[in-house]
Amino acid sequence: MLKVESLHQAYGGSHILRGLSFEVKTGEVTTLLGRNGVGKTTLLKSLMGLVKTREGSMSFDGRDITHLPPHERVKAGIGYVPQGREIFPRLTVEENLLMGLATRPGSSKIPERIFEMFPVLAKMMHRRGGDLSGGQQQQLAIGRALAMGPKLLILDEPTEGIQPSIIKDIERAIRMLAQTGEMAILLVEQYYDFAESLADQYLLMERGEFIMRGRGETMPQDGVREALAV
Ligand SMILES: Nc1ncnc2c1ncn2[C@@H]1O[C@H](COP(=O)(O)OP(=O)(O)OP(=O)(O)O)[C@@H](O)[C@H]1O
Repeated sequence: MLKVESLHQAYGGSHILRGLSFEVKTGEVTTLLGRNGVGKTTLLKSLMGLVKTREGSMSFDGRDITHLPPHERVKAGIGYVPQGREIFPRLTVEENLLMGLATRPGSSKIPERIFEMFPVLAKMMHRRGGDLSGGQQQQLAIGRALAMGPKLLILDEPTEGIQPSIIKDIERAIRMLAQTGEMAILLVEQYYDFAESLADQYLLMERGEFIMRGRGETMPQDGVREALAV
């Protein structure tokens, strides 16, 4: 689905990503772990075309996207839920979801599945996004990305600042999405338990490199929790 080869990235003279290669597969959750400042968001921005690739290549669905602008990547089927959610606070829940649909020509109806996954959004359809709690805004941001019908869903720290009961709802939703087999999910997380419970594949990043990687089920014996805490 998504294949990245030898990706290097730098801001001015500072080298941030150092030759990353990995694949994200349909029907799987790939979790990317790493502490603050190791380059996770820079990697996601590179995947979205928000930061120009310095060196290396990436392909999506068999197509080279290394130099595609962000809107073309969205059109190709990459959905991105950025850190901090970034919903439209003055638009209603419904309008926020319709903004997601806008990238999908020919469809005008918000997919029912979004409301099955996050019933609170149906209840709050006409409330302004900015009036929702942090956890509800996160659900809205995920719902908006899903309205685009992505083949790859990228989530940047969806649990950050969110209460435990809603974290459980988000976990359930991500698992359900992966199990449909319709999309690949790339999840960036610092919250180890959440990452472990969802990972089919994991990547652990340190200073712009992967220092550990493997299947999700081997995370405990690989000592990923300990490596993350160092
Ligand atoms: N626009 C920028 N210009 C210069 N340096 C930047 C820029 N954005 C990020 N950096 C630096 O690049 C490094 C990696 O940042 P990045 O945001 O990718 O890390 P991160 O792993 O996502 O951390 P966090 O979890 O805090 O978001 C950091 O040292 C950061 O200070």
